[in-house]
Amino acid sequence: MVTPSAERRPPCIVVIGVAGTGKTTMARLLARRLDLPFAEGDDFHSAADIAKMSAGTPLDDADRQPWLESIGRWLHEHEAEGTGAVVACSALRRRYRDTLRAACPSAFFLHLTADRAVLAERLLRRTGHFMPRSLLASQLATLEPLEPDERGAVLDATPPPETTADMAADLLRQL
Ligand SMILES: Nc1ncnc2c1ncn2[C@@H]1O[C@H](COP(=O)(O)OP(=O)(O)OP(=O)(O)O)[C@@H](O)[C@H]1O
Ligand SMILES: O=C(O)[C@H](O)[C@@H](O)[C@H](O)[C@H](O)CO
Repeated sequence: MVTPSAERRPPCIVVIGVAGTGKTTMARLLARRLDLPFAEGDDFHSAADIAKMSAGTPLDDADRQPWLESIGRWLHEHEAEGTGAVVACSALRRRYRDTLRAACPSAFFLHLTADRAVLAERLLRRTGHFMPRSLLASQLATLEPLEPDERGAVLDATPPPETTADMAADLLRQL
């Protein structure tokens, strides 16, 4: 009897990291390369959250909880439908990722990193975005890197986004 081959379901990927690492840019490219649905985490923020960040005040855990839960619901739906998904979502702290994992146990976290000076420069040059460069310090202070038991990988996001997306796609195809 032929046993059905182990079912390979498309992955649910969360591209994480501080503001300016290029999560949105890279995650969009990755979703295209892997032919997966894409979501921008910033689109799940409440108007109050956006106003708070625009005014230069970092979000706190309580602000972020409903935001993470709504992204978790989006991931959960895609995991349940078996379509896979890619979302750009800073998910800076372990407990934020725990919230996403509770909703989507198969979530794979791709942590983008770059030097502080590179990030500051990118945020300085970026136009038409609510996130002020002044919040970079709090983003870096809040960041808790992936722990060994977390499903995920760290990628250097200093090269052009296409290069990082190629590396990410290769890595994910090997999972
Ligand atoms: N690899 C890269 N090299 C140079 N510039 C980049 C790179 N990736 C993104 N950028 C630019 O840096 C800025 C930040 O990118 P992006 O908005 O994708 O980052 P982000 O991590 O999603 O930020 P945020 O969390 O604030 O939404 C944008 O102006 C983008 O064009
Ligand atoms: O948790 C947070 O502090 C926020 O989600 C930020 O990460 C922003 O969404 C993003 O960086 C916008 O630029």
